[in-house]
Amino acid sequence: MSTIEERIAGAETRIFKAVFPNTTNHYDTLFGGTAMQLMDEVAFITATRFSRKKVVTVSSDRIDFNKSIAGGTLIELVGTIKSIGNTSLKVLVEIFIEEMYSDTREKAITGEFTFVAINDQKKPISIL
Ligand SMILES: CC(=O)SCCNC(=O)CCNC(=O)[C@H](O)C(C)(C)COP(=O)(O)OP(=O)(O)OC[C@H]1O[C@@H](n2cnc3c(N)ncnc32)[C@H](O)[C@@H]1OP(=O)(O)O
Repeated sequence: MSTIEERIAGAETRIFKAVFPNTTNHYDTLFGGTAMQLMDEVAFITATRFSRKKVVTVSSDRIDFNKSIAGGTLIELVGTIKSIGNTSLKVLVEIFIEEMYSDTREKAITGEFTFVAINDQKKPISIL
């Protein structure tokens, strides 16, 4: 039986994407709505891998777009369990930009998402 700390560490989820033209806007940067969709997805996977229960997004907290993400770069999304409640938990999601042809890497976007564990009747149940 693993400890909470081991479950938190084991749930950390990383997804890489190439910023191809079908994900960019007319400024040739990653469309913000696409970024938020990817963030919700990695947060969902993180919450599911932690709890191994059905979870739904109940809230997305502040999302900071600190740097624009140019087309033709790579991005890494990292989901980390930030806190655990009774039926809910919070996931921190960070997006890092990596240039394709150098080792340059920087953080671009951060946000938090709250998930609630639910049963087959869609009612909240213990997250643990
Ligand atoms: C993966 C997906 O695509 S999911 C699709 C999008 N999401 C949805 O459709 C979810 C729709 N929402 C719902 O079904 C309901 O609101 C539920 C089941 C999530 C929660 O039901 P509620 O009756 O509001 O739950 P309740 O008030 O008991 O709160 C449950 C937990 O959520 C937390 N919570 C509720 N609302 C919020 C909120 N706006 N922000 C943060 N936490 C919240 C509560 O603090 C509580 O946490 P705790 O048990 O850890 O202390």
